[in-house]
Amino acid sequence: MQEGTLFMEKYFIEGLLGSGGFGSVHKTIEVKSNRTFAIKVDKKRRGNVKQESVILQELQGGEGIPKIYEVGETEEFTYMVMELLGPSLSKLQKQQGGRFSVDTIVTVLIQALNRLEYIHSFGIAHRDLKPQQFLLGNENILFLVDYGLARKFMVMGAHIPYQSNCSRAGNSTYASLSNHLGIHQTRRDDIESLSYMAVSLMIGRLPWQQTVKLNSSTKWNNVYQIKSTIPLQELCQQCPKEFLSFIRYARALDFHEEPDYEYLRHMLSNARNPVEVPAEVVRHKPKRKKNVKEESSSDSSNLELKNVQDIKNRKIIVLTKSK
Ligand SMILES: Nc1ncnc2c1ncn2[C@@H]1O[C@H](COP(=O)(O)OP(=O)(O)OP(=O)(O)O)[C@@H](O)[C@H]1O
Repeated sequence: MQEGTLFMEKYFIEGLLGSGGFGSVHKTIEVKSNRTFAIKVDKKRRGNVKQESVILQELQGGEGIPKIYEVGETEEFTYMVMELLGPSLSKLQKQQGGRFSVDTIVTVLIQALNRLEYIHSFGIAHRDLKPQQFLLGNENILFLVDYGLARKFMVMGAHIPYQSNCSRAGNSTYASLSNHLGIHQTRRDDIESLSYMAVSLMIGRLPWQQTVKLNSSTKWNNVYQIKSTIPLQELCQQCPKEFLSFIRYARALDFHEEPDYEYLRHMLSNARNPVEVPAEVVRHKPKRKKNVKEESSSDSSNLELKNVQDIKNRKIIVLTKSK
């Protein structure tokens, strides 16, 4: 799509925001209203944008889910007009010289967990998480974009059956070990990808991130070799200990298992204000909450602050009990 051209006689294409395997995203101005949007296009025959728009339609209304305004087709393209968002986490990380503070990372991870809890509550797994997919919106709300590879793991109210011999989907850097092994991706794979994101936001570059261009298969194999063998202590040596626990937790999830988002939020919040908690308390996994859906739909920053307060209270209770 050409910069400086008028698309559908109403959208002026101002510039490229990003492009990837499935299409390109452009900043556009709707001439009639003078409002700016982002427009995502792909070649019509591939149909990815159309598939993505169906998933996004279902998720509309959730915090941190980009609003879509129009979906359509021309002879050449399928396109989706959506709200224009700000820079991605990877762009912000570069601007920050490669690193964020622990406090910022925890805030980001908690918001990301809220997004995952929300989309998982619709039976949808994202399957391609990476810092480029998290964009900053108004009031520092983190948006999760790109549902091109998202798929349902719940069909007619039942979890899909375990499947192996699947082709690897998403990106090798943040892929879960099961994804590398060709096991169908579900909620647990999103959680594991997020746990690698936690480390990369902290240290800048994961040990398996490669600088040389390789063909896809060699790249996936090389990444798996390092990811599956590197001791977690070594991987997380510059991170709060909670990040190591996060990876362990994610890798231990079963195929059908619902992640305990609440537990993870509490655990990660502990990285903000490290206190000497006995090892058995850190390892303790609280009982899973039956229904956390309502909480996820109102995850404002106030609520996060309240959660931190709750955690502090909880820590005191736990420590008192353990004496
Ligand atoms: N709503 C938006 N507002 C602003 N920028 C956006 C928006 N949606 C996407 N982008 C930018 O465009 C980039 C590519 O978007 P997206 O990931 O949806 O496309 P893709 O073709 O599926 O890419 P990939 O194959 O790399 O995942 C994003 O990383 C982001 O920088």
